[in-house]
Amino acid sequence: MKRGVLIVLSGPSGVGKGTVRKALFEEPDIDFQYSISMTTRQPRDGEVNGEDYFFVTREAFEQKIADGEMLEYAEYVGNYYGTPKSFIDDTLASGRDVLLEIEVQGALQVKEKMPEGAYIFLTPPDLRALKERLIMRGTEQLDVIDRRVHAATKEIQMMANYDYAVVNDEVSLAVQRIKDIIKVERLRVNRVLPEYIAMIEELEES
Ligand SMILES: Nc1nc2c(ncn2[C@@H]2O[C@H](COP(=O)(O)OP(=O)(O)O)[C@@H](O)[C@H]2O)c(=O)[nH]1
Ligand SMILES: Nc1ncnc2c1ncn2[C@@H]1O[C@H](COP(=O)(O)OP(=O)(O)O)[C@@H](O)[C@H]1O
Repeated sequence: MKRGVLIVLSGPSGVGKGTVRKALFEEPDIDFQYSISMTTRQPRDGEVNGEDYFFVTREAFEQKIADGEMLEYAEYVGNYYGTPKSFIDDTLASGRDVLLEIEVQGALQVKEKMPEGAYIFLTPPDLRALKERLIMRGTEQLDVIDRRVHAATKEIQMMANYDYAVVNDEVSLAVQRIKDIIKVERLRVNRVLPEYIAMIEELEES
């Protein structure tokens, strides 16, 4: 059976990963499974355990690491974030596509282990826009925002380690760019070859 396509969407906090991911999942022709991460940070208002994240204690997270249950994990601005491994393995093995939305250190750990995925770095038009977006979102205090923008200056330097960079200037444009990348990835892993063969047969018949 064909394996699913792995898409890793990464980039600095506040660049719009969550916004772009949600818009992407609303597209009628996108049928990806979303990998729900585990974190030790506190839930924000409106966030649901098991939908936005699996919210756990530090002890529970460290136990998962010790048991080898995390595909990757990173400590980011004082909290652990990580990807449970079994969901990714099972979903790809069953032929379904998976999207991970994670920060840069974690994405590069996954790339080491699963180089066949498509690694996309979402970048802000500039750092001023990034800070403005974090302030507008209003979910963090200014000191945490400053730490996140500081982390972003380092993260942006890692862009060259990705397969693709996508500018999030307008959400709809970023979504279209990612959809084009997904098309290329499907071609690369042979998933649309049968469609092309069918097209050739049709052309030959006409
Ligand atoms: N390495 C890793 N990073 C993650 C994971 N889940 C989320 N993140 C990243 O951790 C960072 C902080 O996440 P969060 O506190 O939810 O803030 P937000 O993404 O800025 O809304 C973001 O860059 C997320 O993309 C994960 O499973 N692994
Ligand atoms: N293209 C964009 N232009 C302007 N604001 C944006 C854009 N994309 C996202 N935002 C806003 O920026 C803030 C951060 O976006 P979010 O998706 O939470 O980022 P991330 O998941 O990368 O931390 C949100 O308030 C969001 O509405």
